[in-house]
Amino acid sequence: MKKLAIMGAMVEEIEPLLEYFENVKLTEYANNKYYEVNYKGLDIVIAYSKIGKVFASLTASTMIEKFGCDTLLFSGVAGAINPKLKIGDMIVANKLCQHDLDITAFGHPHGYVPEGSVFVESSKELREVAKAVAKEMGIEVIEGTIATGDQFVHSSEKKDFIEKTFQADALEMEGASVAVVCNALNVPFFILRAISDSADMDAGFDFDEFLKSSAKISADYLIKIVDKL
Ligand SMILES: Nc1ncnc2c(CN3C[C@H](CCSCCOCCO)[C@@H](O)C3)c[nH]c12
Repeated sequence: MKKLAIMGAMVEEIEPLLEYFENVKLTEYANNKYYEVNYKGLDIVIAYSKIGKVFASLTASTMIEKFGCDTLLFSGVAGAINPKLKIGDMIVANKLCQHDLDITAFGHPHGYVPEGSVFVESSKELREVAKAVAKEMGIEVIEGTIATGDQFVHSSEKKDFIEKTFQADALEMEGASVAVVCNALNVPFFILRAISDSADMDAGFDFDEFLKSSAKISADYLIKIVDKL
């Protein structure tokens, strides 16, 4: 691995990560801030994309194409679908989909467009490292499907649609676009999320209350994985 990208969507998702680093170099590029550090001999670029699939695609592409990152880790929060996932629990994505991608009018399945695929798989190698770290730390991390869409989901109807259509375990707004970019550019990627809410009618209140604490849970685990890379 030449250079590691660590990405979040919101500033609150990368703030707990930046606390681990010193001598951070800031580069402003394409309406985004990129923080470069050398951590224990490893060159790392950290950035938050801003919310949603388009911003996330731009930042992931920039970290790879402009900054030369050849591995990408995402740390952030998510809404729970699987009832086993409680606030503060973590999920590692083994595959991701776009729940709001819809040309079903032409007979295609939800989440599919021609020459694309409904699901994109994350790096098995990176997931194996994460599993070993979770074992060492004595923490339980669920592996599952994450559904991504350009909406903050705060209704059981929408949540149920996503669950029934994709058998997703959690949902957010950036992971699947990072997956498509990394897959296309042949960069191994890993998506880690800690639950901040349950994507139902209370989602907005829970999100506000648990964003910071859940982002820190994800960040603290991610750094242990970085130490193992
Ligand atoms: N239920 C849910 N539905 C969809 N995504 C999520 C996520 C994951 N992240 C959090 C953030 C939510 C966007 S709105 C933030 C409020 O902004 C406040 C500033 O105005 C976006 O980057 C996706 C947690 N719970 C979710």
